[in-house]
Amino acid sequence: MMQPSNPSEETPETAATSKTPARSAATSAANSAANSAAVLSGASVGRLSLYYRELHRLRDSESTNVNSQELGRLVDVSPAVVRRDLSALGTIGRRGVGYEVETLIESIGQVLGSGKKWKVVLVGVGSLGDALLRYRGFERLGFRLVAAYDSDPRKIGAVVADVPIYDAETMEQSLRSERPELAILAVPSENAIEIAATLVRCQIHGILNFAPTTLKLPGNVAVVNVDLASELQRLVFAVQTQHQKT
Ligand SMILES: NC(=O)c1ccc[n+]([C@@H]2O[C@H](COP(=O)([O-])OP(=O)(O)OC[C@H]3O[C@@H](n4cnc5c(N)ncnc54)[C@H](O)[C@@H]3O)[C@@H](O)[C@H]2O)c1
Repeated sequence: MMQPSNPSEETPETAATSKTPARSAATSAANSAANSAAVLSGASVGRLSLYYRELHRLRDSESTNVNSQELGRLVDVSPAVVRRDLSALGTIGRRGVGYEVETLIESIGQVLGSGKKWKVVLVGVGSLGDALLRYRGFERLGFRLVAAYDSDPRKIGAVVADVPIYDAETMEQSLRSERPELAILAVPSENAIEIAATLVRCQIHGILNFAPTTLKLPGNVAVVNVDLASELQRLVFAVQTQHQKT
């Protein structure tokens, strides 16, 4: 897996970490990463998430080290961008060795909040919600789906992929006792605003919103909107731009 490493991966700080065992290097890198999280751009955070995915693959294939060239190739960005993103978490690359996979997983995981377990609820078990409940990839990243809510009596009481579906009418009460941090919103857009308001009252910290509507929420509640239709439009734009070039 290893390519010749880039000299700029070595810094005085890395020389110090290079002499420490992987675990403690990982811990100090993770602390440094946590301190740097506030200054990362949205684009860097998106790339960190991709590095994180690829680093797990590398670990699964028993690679212990990776350099910026290799990691960049895996996520299709330049080695310079990789080095810049990773240096924002603390300088942890080493000349001739690159980065320790384990150390990067810990430090990126710290920034992305994957070092802790997050309790997640899902609202709206339609075709999208059902697929999300069945997706096995959340658990590994620290997201535990604890409950789902729906207003359809035919769905209430069912269990999908070990997650019980409760009556949406009881959501407010049960969220106040369960206290999940995150919610996934997969209801029709006309109901999304009202449900989001309920989630805010229940002191949810963040909402992953699939409904094609803009949620105006207080500043202390984070929202990420997922819109596959607009991603397709972006794709079409990219395809058209490519065609104009050729
Ligand atoms: N972001 C994306 O990329 C993307 C892709 C597909 C769908 N969507 C959106 O996601 C949402 C769900 O899509 P779908 O195809 O699963 O729809 P769906 O109609 O299959 O499912 C919606 C579910 O929400 C439930 N529901 C309705 N009102 C509710 C309420 N007040 N409380 C609790 N549950 C309620 C319904 O009973 C149903 O089970 C829609 O807003 C859709 O536009 C987004």
